[in-house]
Amino acid sequence: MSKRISGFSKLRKEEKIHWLAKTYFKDQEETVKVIKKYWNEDEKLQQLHDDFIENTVSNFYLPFGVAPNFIINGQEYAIPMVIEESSVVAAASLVAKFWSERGGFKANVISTTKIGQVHFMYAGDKDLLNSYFREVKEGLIEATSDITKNMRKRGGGILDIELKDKTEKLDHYYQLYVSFETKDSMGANFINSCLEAIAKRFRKEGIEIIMSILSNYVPECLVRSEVSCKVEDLGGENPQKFAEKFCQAVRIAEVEPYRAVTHNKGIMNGIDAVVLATGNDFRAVEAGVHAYASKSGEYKSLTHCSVKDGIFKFWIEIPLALGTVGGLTSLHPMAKLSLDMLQQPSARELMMIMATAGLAQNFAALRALTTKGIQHGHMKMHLMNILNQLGATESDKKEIAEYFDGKTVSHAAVVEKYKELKNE
Ligand SMILES: CC(C)(COP(=O)([O-])OP(=O)([O-])OC[C@H]1O[C@@H](n2cnc3c(N)ncnc32)[C@H](O)[C@@H]1OP(=O)([O-])[O-])[C@@H](O)C(=O)NCCC(=O)NCCSC(=O)C[C@@](C)(O)CC(=O)[O-]
Ligand SMILES: NC(=O)C1=CN([C@@H]2O[C@H](COP(=O)(O)OP(=O)(O)OC[C@H]3O[C@@H](n4cnc5c(N)ncnc54)[C@H](O)[C@@H]3O)[C@@H](O)[C@H]2O)C=CC1
Repeated sequence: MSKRISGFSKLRKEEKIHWLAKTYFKDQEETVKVIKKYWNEDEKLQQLHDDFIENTVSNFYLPFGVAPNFIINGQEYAIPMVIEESSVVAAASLVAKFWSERGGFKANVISTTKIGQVHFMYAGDKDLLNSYFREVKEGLIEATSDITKNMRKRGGGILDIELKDKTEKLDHYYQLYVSFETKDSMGANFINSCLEAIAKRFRKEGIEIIMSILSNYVPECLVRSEVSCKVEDLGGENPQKFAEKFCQAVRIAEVEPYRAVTHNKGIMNGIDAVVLATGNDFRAVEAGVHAYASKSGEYKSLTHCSVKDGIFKFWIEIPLALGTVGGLTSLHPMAKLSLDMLQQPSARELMMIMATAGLAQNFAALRALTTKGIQHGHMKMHLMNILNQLGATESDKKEIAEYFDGKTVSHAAVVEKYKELKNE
């Protein structure tokens, strides 16, 4: 029997669940039970979540953790993190504490410009197109005046419109390349609305508008965060050796794409977790960050390191288009709570906080990788997941956790210990 359905979107939530259970699951009763178990008791709150997207049937929980003790530009923060992977929050917390005793993180926003494009085709005379553009440029900005009115009052809006000739890459292809300042909003809807108004005004015989859309490549919406201290203050048995090995690990990620991708994944452990906690758009951030990592034509590390004149310095430079207003930021109660926890930052402050979370995460991973190895700490944190998978009771968990205290955890070793405990 075909599983296709027409009019699914028009069904009530209960009907959608019933259809889903009947069509795709063996144990329908259990399916419905699981789906409903994750509904919020508060009907109004559930309705709010139902309305975020389309065809909602339930909620999908991710843990909401907190990494305290971050000092950024002298200000103290507890950073909210939403992530499913064990050891990320612990690592961020450990590193925040470590650097809080060494002057904290120093961050600054380099630029906040965002880009949108009206892509169009034109097969006629280039000079005519250029003079038409010069003629209408002011009118294009004027066409958005209603949309940009409030943003201009905040000091934002359209910064410039350029005509770009892309015909060397694709026959007849041109674009209106528009730069924006969107203040505390990520700006996607604002930019897209402006672009559509611009495209409408730009229309003319011979110009075929293909599409109008913001770019998630934001190399001019850039933030930097760094830590530094005297090498001897890094601590440990041989701080000089540690600093040099650590920097070599960064240099490897600067020249070796296979390593760079994993290195940057570790950075994104920190960044994505804060992006999610604050209701920002993680797809937009991910796309922009990885494009930036490839800007030289080769995928490279987003962090850099130096050891010079007895000073260890470690920094990140990363593009982040974020909002502290708009999107889900104030609509999702937990996103709002996250922003309150961060003392209601501006978008610029949030950029600095997120870049710092990414840098901290990378510091933790590299420190572990170049010393004890990653599995020691990671698996220590992952132990509870393995025990939960095995169905361990609270007393089993306690006993096994005690057994592994000081030992390196591996999946096989935990299974063996569990079986031994259960006499299996
Ligand atoms: C895992 C740690 C932190 C253990 O580190 P530790 O030294 O064994 O921890 P500890 O038990 O001595 O505790 C010290 C502090 O660590 C934090 N901490 C410690 N345990 C917890 C916990 N349960 N819950 C919350 N916080 C915790 C916490 O700040 C605590 O201070 P306190 O709160 O007691 O004052 C360390 O080994 C570490 O940083 N490891 C690196 C972990 C990591 O990077 N994980 C990311 C996932 S792996 C990955 O996906 C990316 C990767 C690695 O492939 C990227 C790459 O290759 O570059
Ligand atoms: N390619 C992409 O990344 C796309 C993303 N989106 C989605 O768009 C949403 C983000 O768009 P936005 O325009 O940011 O959100 P939004 O549509 O909720 O608008 C934010 C609005 O808040 C107002 N505002 C109030 N105080 C402000 C302040 N201090 N600074 C700036 N604006 C202020 C402005 O009118 C601004 O336009 C996200 O949900 C994202 O997922 C939508 C389309 C494409």
